[in-house]
Amino acid sequence: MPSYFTSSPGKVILFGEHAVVYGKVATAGSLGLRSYALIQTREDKKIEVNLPDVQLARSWNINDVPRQARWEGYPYPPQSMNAELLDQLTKFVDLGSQTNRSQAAIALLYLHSFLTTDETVAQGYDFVVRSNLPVGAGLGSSASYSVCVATALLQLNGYLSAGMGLDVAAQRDLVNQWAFQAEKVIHGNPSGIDNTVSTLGGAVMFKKGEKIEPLPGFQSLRFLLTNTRVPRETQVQVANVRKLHDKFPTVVNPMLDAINEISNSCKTIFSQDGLDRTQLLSRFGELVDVNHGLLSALGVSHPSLEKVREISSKLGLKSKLTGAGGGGCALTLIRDDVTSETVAVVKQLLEAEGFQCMETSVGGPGAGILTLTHPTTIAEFLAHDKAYFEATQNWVYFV
Ligand SMILES: Nc1ncnc2c1ncn2[C@@H]1O[C@H](COP(=O)(O)OP(=O)(O)O)[C@@H](O)[C@H]1O
Ligand SMILES: C[C@@](O)(CCOP(=O)(O)O)CC(=O)O
Ligand SMILES: [Mg+2]
Repeated sequence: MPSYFTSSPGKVILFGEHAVVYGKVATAGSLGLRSYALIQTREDKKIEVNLPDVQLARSWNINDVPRQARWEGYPYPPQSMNAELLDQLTKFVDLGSQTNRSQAAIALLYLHSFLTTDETVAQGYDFVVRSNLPVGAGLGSSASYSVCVATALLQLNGYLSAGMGLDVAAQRDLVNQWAFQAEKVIHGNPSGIDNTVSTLGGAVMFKKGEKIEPLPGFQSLRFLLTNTRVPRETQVQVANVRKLHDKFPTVVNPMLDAINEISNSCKTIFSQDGLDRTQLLSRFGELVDVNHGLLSALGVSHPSLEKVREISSKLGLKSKLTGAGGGGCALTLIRDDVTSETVAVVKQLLEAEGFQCMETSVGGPGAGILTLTHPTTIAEFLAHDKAYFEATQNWVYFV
């Protein structure tokens, strides 16, 4: 009975959220916080899905789920989304207005419709995901979920096996492209930065449709992440910026161009000879400030995010929202000269507001697969504590 774990990280966008949707450059890195999935075949032709982070536990007869005939470009996804299939699946999962659950389920079944082979349909499978990322807080939980789904379905159905003749780079690309389809189900019009960082890991400069550029040096930066716990949906924030853009294109376009130049300036300060570390961090902090100001002008800040900025700036620290904004997370740059006492004070003040602070590594590995030698049960998978997966050896990454 084939049984696999898959895993993929969340991300933090340093510069360029929203602008990246309009083809501008953004800078982002993978987080130490990850999602983990279990996929394994069953013998009763059912799909048993358990997504505790969005309180979804459902079972379907595998033969009731629509399937797509072989498409042009196989095994890579078709160029455009299949709206008819999406409609069909929305009716099929019938989860009404519980959008977080229904989007997660539809994203899974959308990929299933294309990727499931006759062999898997003859058996059925369990699919479970749990995440160490806060859901809907700007740290790319949707992309991390999407990459786990894509990796799991591709692996279970043999697309990543040697028989397909794909090298590691092609496998990684396949995972990323299918994860992007799942992100489209969840977000509507994603830029692709989140699923790309979640698949590849590391720290990158990203521009839609262009080759990904690694950003060396970024791993040496320290950040405090603060989750304001104010819920928001990426899809809604992206749609709000779109409305503003369409109403005032001559006002908004130069702001998006300015954000593009922030990522370019970030690259410059990392590659500039003669700039010492203190100067680098000081300039980086100034860019953090400017980027937040522009995002705020685009209408995606929130009083809670302004509170993070107010508190951190009292202690001389620079913060900006990260991700789609409207709530969710802010990042604060911790310069080398900032003492542990200062960090403790900032945390205490932020936590007193009801916010949650996290210090996590940035720039770690991307998507991975672990082949289990013994099948596990859903209950066992759910019972493992968070550290279990991190401590587990033998993960294979797409590098
Ligand atoms: N662990 C998870 N299990 C199931 N679905 C998830 C999980 N994490 C994220 N999602 C999906 O992603 C959506 C949140 O995505 P989004 O609004 O883009 O926020 P984020 O900034 O965290 O990516 C959820 O509503 C859900 O559909
Ligand atoms: C706002 C945006 O730039 C990033 C969204 O990130 P998140 O879903 O808030 O983690 C949208 C996108 O790039 O698709
Ligand atoms: Mg998202």
